[in-house]
Amino acid sequence: MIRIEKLSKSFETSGEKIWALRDISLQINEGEIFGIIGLSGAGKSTLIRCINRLEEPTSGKIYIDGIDITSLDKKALRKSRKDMAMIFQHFNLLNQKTVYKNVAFPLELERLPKKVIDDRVNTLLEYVGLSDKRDAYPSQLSGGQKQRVAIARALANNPKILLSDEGTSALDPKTTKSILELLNRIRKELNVTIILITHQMEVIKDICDRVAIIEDGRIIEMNTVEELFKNPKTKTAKSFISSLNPNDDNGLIKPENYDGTLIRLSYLGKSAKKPIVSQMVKKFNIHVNILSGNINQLMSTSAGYLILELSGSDEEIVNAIAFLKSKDVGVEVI
Ligand SMILES: Nc1ncnc2c1ncn2[C@@H]1O[C@H](COP(=O)(O)OP(=O)(O)OP(=O)(O)O)[C@@H](O)[C@H]1O
Repeated sequence: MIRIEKLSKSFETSGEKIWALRDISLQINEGEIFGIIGLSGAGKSTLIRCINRLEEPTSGKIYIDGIDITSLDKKALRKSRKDMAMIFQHFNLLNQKTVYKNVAFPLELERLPKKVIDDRVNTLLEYVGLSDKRDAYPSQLSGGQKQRVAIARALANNPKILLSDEGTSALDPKTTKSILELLNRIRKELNVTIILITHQMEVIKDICDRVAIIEDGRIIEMNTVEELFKNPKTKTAKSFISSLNPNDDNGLIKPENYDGTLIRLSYLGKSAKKPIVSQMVKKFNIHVNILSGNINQLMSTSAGYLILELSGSDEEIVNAIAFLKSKDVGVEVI
């Protein structure tokens, strides 16, 4: 389990102080896939680099399984880093070495016997589906294959935690999905905790259990992915979600352009299956006009919204809204 308490990090550049992280506190559970999303410059890389202490925090604490890693000396840090591996946007493979040698590299640093290394590398290459590429060089691989090599190398020392710094950002959507599936398998089968930073909401939607949104060095929203999709609170969260469905007119629908009352319903998979809108129409003397809606498939459920225009007497509309609120859906009058 990872616990971050009041973490701050500043950089001094030409006499000017920049706060890259401000008072970050969060907890990540074992076996969880935790996403950190933010726009460029928000502080994502700095946060992930503080977790493995590639950056020294200015203040605050980071506990991993109860051990404060911010106070470890070099030797203890080296040991604790073995439990943590990282993958990168541009893969960071050793271009002069074959796939086999890239994966063997961290094991050779451990001075393990050749036979042990050989068995481990072969197992890892099979795990990531690249046994047939063992003698190829990185330049002969596709982006997705390169990231699979990087993942195999990251797993070599059986880490407990895998950090992904924009690990799918350089890949096309189909390859991104296949890498995310591999990461999910790693979490399920090897119980590795995965922290991934990304600027792509697609990644959060497809694979994360929980997510923190970071802006200007601060966490502005943190929730399960389901709750975030169902009920995003900040403008940034809403705009990340609508970036998934660029054709949505959500946000462009203005109440002043309509005679009726506009409401936004948000719901998760199980409540989406209930015919509450038709129940409402039957129960109350109102007319309903559907203005916009969509559904996003998340890892374990789906989340969607509907924007409705309700027309009728004020009393009937108030009662209809109260009826909706009594059901398992979010209701917001726009
Ligand atoms: N070594 C450094 N020296 C000075 N400023 C830095 C350094 N590293 C990061 N920063 C600053 O800290 C802030 C956060 O940067 P960071 O790289 O963590 O953001 P990010 O969210 O990862 O952005 P991107 O998605 O573009 O990589 C930025 O203002 C950046 O300019």
